[in-house]
Amino acid sequence: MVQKKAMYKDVVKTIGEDEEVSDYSEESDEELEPTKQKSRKNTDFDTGFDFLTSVEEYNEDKWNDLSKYVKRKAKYKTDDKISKVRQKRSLEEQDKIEDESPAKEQIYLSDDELKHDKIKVKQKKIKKQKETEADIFFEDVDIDTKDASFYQMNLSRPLLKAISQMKFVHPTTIQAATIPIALEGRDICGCAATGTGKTAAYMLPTLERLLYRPSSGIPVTRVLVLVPTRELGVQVYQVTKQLCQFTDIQIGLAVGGLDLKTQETVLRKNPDIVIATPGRLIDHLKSTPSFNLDAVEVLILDEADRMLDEYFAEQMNEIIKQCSRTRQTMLFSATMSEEVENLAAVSLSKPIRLFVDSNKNVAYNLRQEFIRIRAERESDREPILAALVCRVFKEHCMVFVQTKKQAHRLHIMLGLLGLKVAELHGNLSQPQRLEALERFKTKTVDILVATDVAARGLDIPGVQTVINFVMPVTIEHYIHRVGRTARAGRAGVSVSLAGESERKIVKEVIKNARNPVKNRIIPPDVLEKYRNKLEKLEPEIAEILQEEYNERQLSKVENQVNRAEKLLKGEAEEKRPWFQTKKQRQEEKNRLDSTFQKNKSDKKEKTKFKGKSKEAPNDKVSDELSKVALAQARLAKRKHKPKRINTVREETTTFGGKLGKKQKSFFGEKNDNTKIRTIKKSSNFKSKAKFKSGAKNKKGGKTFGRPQQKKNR
Ligand SMILES: Nc1ncnc2c1ncn2[C@@H]1O[C@H](COP(=O)(O)OP(=O)(O)OP(=O)(O)O)[C@@H](O)[C@H]1O
Repeated sequence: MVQKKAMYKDVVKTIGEDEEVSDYSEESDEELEPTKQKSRKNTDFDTGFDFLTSVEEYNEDKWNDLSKYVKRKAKYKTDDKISKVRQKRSLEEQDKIEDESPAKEQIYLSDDELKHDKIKVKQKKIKKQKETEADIFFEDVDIDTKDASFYQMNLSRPLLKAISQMKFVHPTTIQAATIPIALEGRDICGCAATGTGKTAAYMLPTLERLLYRPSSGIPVTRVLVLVPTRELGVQVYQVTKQLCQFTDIQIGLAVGGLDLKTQETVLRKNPDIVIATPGRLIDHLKSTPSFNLDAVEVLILDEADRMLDEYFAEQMNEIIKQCSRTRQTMLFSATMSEEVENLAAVSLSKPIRLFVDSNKNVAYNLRQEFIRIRAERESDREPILAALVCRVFKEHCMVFVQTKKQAHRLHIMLGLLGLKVAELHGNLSQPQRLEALERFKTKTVDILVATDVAARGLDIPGVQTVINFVMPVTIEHYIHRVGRTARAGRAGVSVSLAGESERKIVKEVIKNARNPVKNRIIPPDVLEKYRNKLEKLEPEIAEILQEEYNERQLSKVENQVNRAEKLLKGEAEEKRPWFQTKKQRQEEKNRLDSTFQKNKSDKKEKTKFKGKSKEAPNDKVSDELSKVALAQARLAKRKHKPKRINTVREETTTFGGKLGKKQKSFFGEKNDNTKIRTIKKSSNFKSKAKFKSGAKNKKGGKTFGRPQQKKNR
């Protein structure tokens, strides 16, 4: 373990030895306690820290490049409503509130609110953790990250130049392990903690190989990167743009919500790399002439466990069967489910398993805190959250919730308290989503309330705190959520509100924690104060929600009228083909949404009580908790479902498979350390030559995806 700690310190050592970085780790005495709001200066951001470039630099230019994909402008109506209500209130209570004017001090904190929270260390005896197979493997493997250097990896000059411009000094462990092997063209299943640089780990060798593509002839798309969310697609696009800024490699972005026509124009030119979300990619495959995946030689699944779960199953199957069977496939995530590993074992060709962290590890520098909510005090979640973000975690804080409705409500509630807040979830338009993210990145807002759409992969520099308003569905969800902070060697804090029904997952977190976690207790009188504050806000929240409801109804009617007008003029709506029929799509939706029946009955219940507008305090979070519980029940049901015997040949299973092979046997190489070292040392000449000559991998037999069929397009 000690050895392992040392290893991590090396990985994240880009912070200069003499630089001061807050230490929130167990050894630290520094507790995070309430403070008065500091006056806002840019120096809030640790300017001396040069792990990444500055926030401004991070967003510079890349956003402009992206702007071609964003045609509509985002409208921020909720914030206007919040400030209108606040202005009205300040007029009513002129004498008092004016002193607390947001310009002078964002939120006024009385002395009693500054009372310290109680922090208790959860005394977990750190038992020597049982070493998993992966631990044993990586304890032994001589991946020498200390001395590893990008310069010894046979990367070409334009890439090295980009690396140095991005201020990457040493490769991280996953990069040191992946790059040489990926350059060999091998299939990889890679797992490393959040924020350890997996994007560059798979992208650098891919770009290197692309530099050796045949220079003449018509352009073809050779690399496909699939990601589960639109925001992550945008981010991978931006990082790739940076990495290949000194090359002539072309990149296309095909994610949902962004302008279809612009994407079509880009895809028609067959860019070397396409970064896509599955749904939008299928849409283009069906509707964009001359764009196809026939020539894809490298397929990368970022957040592989998510990409291969049942929600994406049908779409992934449709995409994968269109890629060349002799491609190189790389799967990456901070969490790998057993299913993915098994699937990879049978579907990839002699894959190498690179597990730098066990798939239950949170980031090394993360300090984990919990706040216990007693059964009868579920209604305290909102006051607790308000007390946390108003007093302690005022800046660069992400709050995760389970439902879009709750995200919106909290945006209004915290906004009315005087905080600068944005929301991010699937009910917003894509321009609104990107704008919210941008405002949080550039620190225009301090708090981002988000659903799990922001939980995976997003790399937002300087996120200091992640708050879980309710515990997520699984420990994997938890790892990804809290992984938005403590990235790339920085310190970060997570605070999770945990009720009685959520204790199981808390226990699991504690069991997997490298260091003991902490218990935070907010003083009862502080909590009482926030309960009262929020109670007074209820009519204002209701007013804003009502106004928004009226607006929605109005625009619904307007839309109907517009549609009717179009029909009368004989302008039919453009219908885009899809790989499933409408019926199949609906059936799949119903199958996946176990809440379907429940929602139906809920709706009936709700209509019964129509007119009763005031929610009981517990109802405010009951939707949140019941959604988590339902998802957990569904997962448990699936887990306990007996596995079916294959009565048909394995080729017909979802992602294909090799007949007669024992699933895990393909990972035989994982313990073969010498082999990994040998591969590391050998040059990447072979793989370059392969691209150069355009020769296809003769190994064959990659059955990830059904056997390729002749396409008649
Ligand atoms: N070698 C390096 N040196 C310094 N910084 C690096 C290096 N590699 C990556 N980074 C930075 O680390 C941060 C995290 O990288 P990235 O988003 O690829 O992590 P990840 O492992 O994919 O995380 P997640 O599991 O959350 O998706 C980024 O800001 C990136 O610029």
